Amino acid sequence: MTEPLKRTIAGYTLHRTLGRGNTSLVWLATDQGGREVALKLPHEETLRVQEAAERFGNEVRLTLQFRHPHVVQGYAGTAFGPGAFLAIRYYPDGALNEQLARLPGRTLPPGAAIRLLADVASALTYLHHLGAVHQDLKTHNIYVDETGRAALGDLGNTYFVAQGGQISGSPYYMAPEIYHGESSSAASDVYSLGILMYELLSGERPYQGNTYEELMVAHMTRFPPPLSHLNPAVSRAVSRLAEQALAKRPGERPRADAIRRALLSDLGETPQDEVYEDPEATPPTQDVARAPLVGRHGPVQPRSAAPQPEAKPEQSRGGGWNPFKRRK
Ligand SMILES: Nc1ncnc2c1ncn2[C@@H]1O[C@H](COP(=O)(O)OP(=O)(O)OP(=O)(O)O)[C@@H](O)[C@H]1O
Repeated sequence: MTEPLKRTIAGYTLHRTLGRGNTSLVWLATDQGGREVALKLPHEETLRVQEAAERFGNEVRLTLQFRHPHVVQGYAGTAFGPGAFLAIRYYPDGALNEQLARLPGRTLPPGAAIRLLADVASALTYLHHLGAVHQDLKTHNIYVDETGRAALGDLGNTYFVAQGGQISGSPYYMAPEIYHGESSSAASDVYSLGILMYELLSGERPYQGNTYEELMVAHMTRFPPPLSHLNPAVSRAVSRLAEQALAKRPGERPRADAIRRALLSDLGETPQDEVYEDPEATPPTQDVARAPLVGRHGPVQPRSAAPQPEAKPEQSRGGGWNPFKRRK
């Protein structure tokens, strides 16, 4: 395969592509200090289509704003325009879905899985503390370092609840209320975390379907067997929490922090309260701090009564059913 044409971003040397997503092409690059980074460059089409450009700009702004050990660290970026880019921490093993695909049976040892889940629950606890929702929790958006610690990335669909935002999600992970057309919330992120708990601890996502409708029916009407039945190594406490995270009603789900604490206890640790650095205290690099408030960070937009159903348009376009693909 021939390498795509290298764009020039001042201050970076581009080496090879790491991967291609719907929004951007990701390069392994080195910055002026010789540090390896993953450099996300939006596709030309992303820059041409307003909604896609805003989503990339959103990812740049929030990645540089948020500071948490389990949120992928942003180093520098430009949110909008032909020079748009985002430099983030480089993970040599790629995204978790790619790592899992290389493992026999796609499963991690239970202790390693619990550790990753505790890290992701910690990242969600932080986002929810800030009043934000991630909306697209899935293995594709989790990165694991060489010490086995996880960070949540891809904040393109993340928004502050008080400011409103477009509802999004990936069908395998989407909560029943999102299928109903309701708003996403901290509780819908917790539901996605429940799916991830099943996926990492049993080796299978709990709900399957060959079409959007089949998957929707599964999420709305079915209940998976207890996780501890699927994998006897899983404690009853963790198994119970995973079931509660998949409660059909958002109000019946535990908070991400309760899941974080239970997972850490399961690892034999004493969970501490999370202490946060003020995300506004450290100004982000380059121009993003002063970028105009546009898109989903503009003035509060009243939500439409019926948010657009996610992912369904992908299917109706006839472009092949992809239960991982969120709405573009
Ligand atoms: N920080 C990173 N370190 C290593 N590889 C990365 C990193 N970020 C992205 N990649 C690689 O690039 C691929 C595409 O990244 P990503 O999915 O974030 O693209 P995107 O276009 O921004 O997202 P989306 O498809 O959700 O719009 C990933 O699947 C992964 O292989």
